[in-house]
Amino acid sequence: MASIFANTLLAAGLDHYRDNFTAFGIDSLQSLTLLTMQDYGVVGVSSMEDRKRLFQLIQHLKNETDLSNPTPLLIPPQQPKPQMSFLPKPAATVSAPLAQSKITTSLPNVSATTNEEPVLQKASIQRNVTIPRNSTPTPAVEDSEDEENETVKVKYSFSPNRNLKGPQPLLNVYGVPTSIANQQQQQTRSNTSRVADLNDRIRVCVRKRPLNKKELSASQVDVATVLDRRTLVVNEPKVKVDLTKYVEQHEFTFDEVFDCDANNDDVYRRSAYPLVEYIFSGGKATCFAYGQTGSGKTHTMLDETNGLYVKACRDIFKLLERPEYEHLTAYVGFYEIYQSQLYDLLNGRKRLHAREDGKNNVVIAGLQEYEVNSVQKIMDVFNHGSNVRSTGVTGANSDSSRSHAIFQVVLKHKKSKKKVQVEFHRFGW
Ligand SMILES: Nc1ncnc2c1ncn2[C@@H]1O[C@H](COP(=O)(O)OP(=O)(O)OP(=O)(O)O)[C@@H](O)[C@H]1O
Repeated sequence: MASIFANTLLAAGLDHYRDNFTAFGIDSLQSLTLLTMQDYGVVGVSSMEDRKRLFQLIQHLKNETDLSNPTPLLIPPQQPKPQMSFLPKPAATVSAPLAQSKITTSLPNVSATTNEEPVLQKASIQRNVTIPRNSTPTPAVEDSEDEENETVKVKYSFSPNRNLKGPQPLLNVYGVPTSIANQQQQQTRSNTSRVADLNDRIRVCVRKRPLNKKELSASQVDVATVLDRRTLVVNEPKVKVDLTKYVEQHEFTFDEVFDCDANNDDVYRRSAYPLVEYIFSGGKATCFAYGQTGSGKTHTMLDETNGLYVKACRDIFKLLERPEYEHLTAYVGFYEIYQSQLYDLLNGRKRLHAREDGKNNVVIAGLQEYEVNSVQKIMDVFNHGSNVRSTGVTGANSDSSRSHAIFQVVLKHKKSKKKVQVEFHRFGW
């Protein structure tokens, strides 16, 4: 007789991963609930739909009181495997104000119960950014002043706007009415120590960079503290009218917060990687990094061996090697926006123009796209473009990139030339 573990996976449409789970010692519902989203790729769950199912299943199991006798789950209708459909999908872009710098991405929200088109979701990541005090988010909660330790707390939330998701299905994949599922999801979200959903349409993340030598030698103080994987506190020294000193604590909630010890790989896995998978299902995605000068945008996005662009390209070529994607070819374009003008970095800095086509899509007229068939080729093209970018010196960065750079990877159908694309923006001021 099949075990409860096997039956549960079967009901959730994840039975084909049972051997993978078992190979990693995950052979019970209890052990399944210990999986984090970072582990999904490790155990071989890579398609967005399956990752979403697994996430929902684990959330469902976490709400169960008795895992030896879980509530029976409705079997979700079998979804056709996402193909490279090239149907036009809404573009996903991300943005947010940074205390040091940010990144953004987009993912599909696949409804398992209807024939609706999968709805694109957006996500964003931030790097080491200092959040401007007059920035968009308004304080969600203002705590009363604590007279004892002279600390005032103000909370801000950067949670994505769920309304962006478009029409909601009446039932979710487990047959739970959406209103109840949403309540459960909100309860989950209220606990900021839990991981955020990689499937959100827009994700805003922050990466904190360590103090650099110049800041250390000037005895500057680190005012940003990472509380947990979703919460960052900025301590702002202030003085009252009676000259009493106090600290105002601004607490920000993001989809992901990366502390100084996070490396580019950690950031990539939790931000850009889901986008790579998404474009192979026909979607269009944008990963957007921004922050003030010296905050670490170039370090995160453009590092020649370890940047998010390079990591994404490596994964794109790995996927292109699969037989199911042999009908696709990758092309790259690389341009910058400098002083409101567009320049093609792969074509002698030729001036480009942004135009709108008949379907209101922005098209970069004249942009040269180069076919690339290996990671090495893409690196060569990338290095060539990087060398001709506009740079300068700012007070905070002696090698400052003074422009908004866009590295674009387009997958085209070899015959029809229809395309999907992923864009990486590095944008600072
Ligand atoms: N997370 C980090 N860990 C270690 N060093 C970092 C980190 N982030 C940035 N740095 C270092 O800080 C310096 C400035 O970073 P970077 O050039 O990436 O900033 P930027 O945001 O691109 O600035 P600009 O807008 O002026 O081009 C670099 O020397 C970089 O190596």
